[in-house]
Amino acid sequence: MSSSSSSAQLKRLKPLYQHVVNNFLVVMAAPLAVATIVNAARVGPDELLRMARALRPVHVFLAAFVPAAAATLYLMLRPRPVYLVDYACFRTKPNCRVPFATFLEHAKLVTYVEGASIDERSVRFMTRLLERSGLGEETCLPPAHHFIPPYRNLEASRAEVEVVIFNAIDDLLAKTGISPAAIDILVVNCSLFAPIPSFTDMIINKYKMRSDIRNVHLSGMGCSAGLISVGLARNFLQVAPHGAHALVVSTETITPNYYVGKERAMLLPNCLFRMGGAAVLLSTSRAKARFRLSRVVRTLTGAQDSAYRCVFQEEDSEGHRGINLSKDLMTIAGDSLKANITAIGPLVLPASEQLLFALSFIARRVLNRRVKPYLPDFRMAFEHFCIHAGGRAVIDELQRSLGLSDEHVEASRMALHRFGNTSSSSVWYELAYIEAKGRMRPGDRVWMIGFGSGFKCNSAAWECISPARNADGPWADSICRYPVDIPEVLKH
Ligand SMILES: CC(C)(COP(=O)(O)OP(=O)(O)OC[C@H]1O[C@@H](n2cnc3c(N)ncnc32)[C@H](O)[C@@H]1OP(=O)(O)O)[C@@H](O)C(=O)NCCC(=O)NCCSC(=O)CC(=O)O
Repeated sequence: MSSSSSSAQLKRLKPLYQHVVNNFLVVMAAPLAVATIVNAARVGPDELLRMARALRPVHVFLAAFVPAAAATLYLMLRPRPVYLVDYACFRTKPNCRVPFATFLEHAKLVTYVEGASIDERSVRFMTRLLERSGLGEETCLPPAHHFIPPYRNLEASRAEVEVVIFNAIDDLLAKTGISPAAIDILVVNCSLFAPIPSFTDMIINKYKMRSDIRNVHLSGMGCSAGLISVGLARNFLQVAPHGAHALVVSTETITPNYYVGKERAMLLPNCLFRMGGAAVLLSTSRAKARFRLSRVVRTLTGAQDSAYRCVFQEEDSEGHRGINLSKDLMTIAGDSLKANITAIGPLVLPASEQLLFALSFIARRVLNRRVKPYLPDFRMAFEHFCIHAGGRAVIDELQRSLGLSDEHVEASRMALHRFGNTSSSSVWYELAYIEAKGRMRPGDRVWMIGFGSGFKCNSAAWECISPARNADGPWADSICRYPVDIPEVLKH
């Protein structure tokens, strides 16, 4: 028999295998139940009654009490479920739009600015990067970056923060009808800008929130910090009164980070990072909830120097500050993804995939690594994937590593095209895309995967309770034009 026909046969048998393994308890319990019923019928009611009377009261008590006590303990000690009430993303403004031509013309003019080292070669390099980046013509930069030279001071940075996060929070409050006074926990993450007072203080001051609100600002934690914030908020909610509300705000402030040097690895962020932010409301109350948070799994590979240094804020040899994105980033992201799927796999995959993975692991140990490792099929665990839109190559790598179809990574590619790399908020723009397309159904499972400096790979798994009722949100004015075709290299 040829190998192709035997693999086709194996493919045909896979659904049967999955059905048996994933319903193992039912498959085992059904014959046992039938045998018990047949036996009971054979013995007859009188004999059954006699046997029941022969039981000692202490046995009857133990048989009832032990399971009841175990169930009560389980219910008391299990973590409280946490729900996503709703989320809102910053809606970009047309006056902040940077078509490629505008971006490059602006960069050319910056070459004449006193003190800047960026030159004609840097602009040509950025042109090549933009053509390959997967970004579209409607991404937005903060107003301060439209000036020549771009403003990078505190006032301009604060102005960007206010435009982005207040817009997202206003939308969220309007959508959910919740009053700012009802918010008990506030977690904000922004990697590159950490002013005093912090973002949480800005929000508390603007919305006149309560004085006993628990609040945390995470900085320097990279693009995967949004999911760390979700995990932190979930932990706070475990010890807050039932029904408490946590507001999570994820953003990146790019105003202070326009790089004016000519180090290629530091010019890359100028081309990729764009304005964006998201506000997310979590609660332990299921009332009005749209998603249930099933898992948050964080993995970190920062103990290795190459992983630690691969996204690095530094000054170049001429003293210009920027973010250095290493060419090794894709390899490091691949390794950290492996660590993350090894941790989340057992928590979310069906038994059939876990068994195949375990068997391939054992076979590799026994047969001296001659067996290809089995890549679990995560499409069995999730209907939707929100992969951090870090860059075209990041999405390509994830699609390849996880064996996903073009449709599975469509939300990531389209979010990159429409909004650029919006750092930790990108996964929320992707969720909004899936909902705006009307593809979310109750019961659907969503996997958010974030990558970022450190190097970190963090995951959150959600289950949909109630999909969005309309396409209102960051995609409202553009969803009808998507998906668009994204060529490897833009043709002029
Ligand atoms: C930059 C790309 C769009 C380039 O596209 P291609 O792969 O088609 O092209 P390519 O690899 O030939 O690269 C084009 C040219 O850019 C150069 N080049 C590419 N990456 C570079 C880097 N990191 N440093 C210096 N140069 C680089 C190549 O050498 C080549 O130049 P030459 O032709 O002269 O050799 C892509 O590689 C990409 O999406 N990379 C991932 C971007 C990334 O790191 N994202 C994560 C951001 S961090 C983040 O999101 C998280 C966080 O901040 O925490």
